[in-house]
Amino acid sequence: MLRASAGGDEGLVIAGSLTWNSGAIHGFRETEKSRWSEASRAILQRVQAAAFSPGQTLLSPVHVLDLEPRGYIKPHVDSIKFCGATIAGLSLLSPSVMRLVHTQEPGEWLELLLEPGSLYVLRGSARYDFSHEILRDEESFFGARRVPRGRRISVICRSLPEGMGPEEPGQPPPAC
Ligand SMILES: O=C(O)CCC(=O)C(=O)O
Ligand SMILES: [Fe+2]
Repeated sequence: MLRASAGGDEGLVIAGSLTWNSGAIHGFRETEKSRWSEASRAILQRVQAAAFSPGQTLLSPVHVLDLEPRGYIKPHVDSIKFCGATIAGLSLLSPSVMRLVHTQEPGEWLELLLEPGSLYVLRGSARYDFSHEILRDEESFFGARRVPRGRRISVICRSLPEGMGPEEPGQPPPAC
């Protein structure tokens, strides 16, 4: 993992990965962000209220993923070792298509059109029984509608794996 200083305690990753499953992600850079402006904090609080139950503790800092126009995310299920029951992603800039495919029944699938400013929440079966992926530009269709891909930034909040306290030593990387 290479880090370039972006000021303060935040690292801007220019190559390599922060996350266990970054092998699934192509054409990206990412960072973990713990300091936000007041306006951004208000938005993150709305995300938390909408996507998480009051009993859930969130992984901190928040994972920010910057996908270039040709970047994409291959199908994967976030590790249960490092990531709890809920994943919530705010999509910014370019629209994109997220496909969910049942890991045991590949004929069971659905696609989500992620408009800029939209929030998706993966929990329950969607979290554990379906892989998720972001389609590459050539395959980026929502039904018959072409969804051209530009640069996409996602802000991803995750709950802690069950049984893991926020201050527990040896905790996992903040993003999974
Ligand atoms: O960019 C997104 O919305 C999803 C990213 C993702 O699947 C991951 O980092 O595990
Ligand atoms: Fe993921």
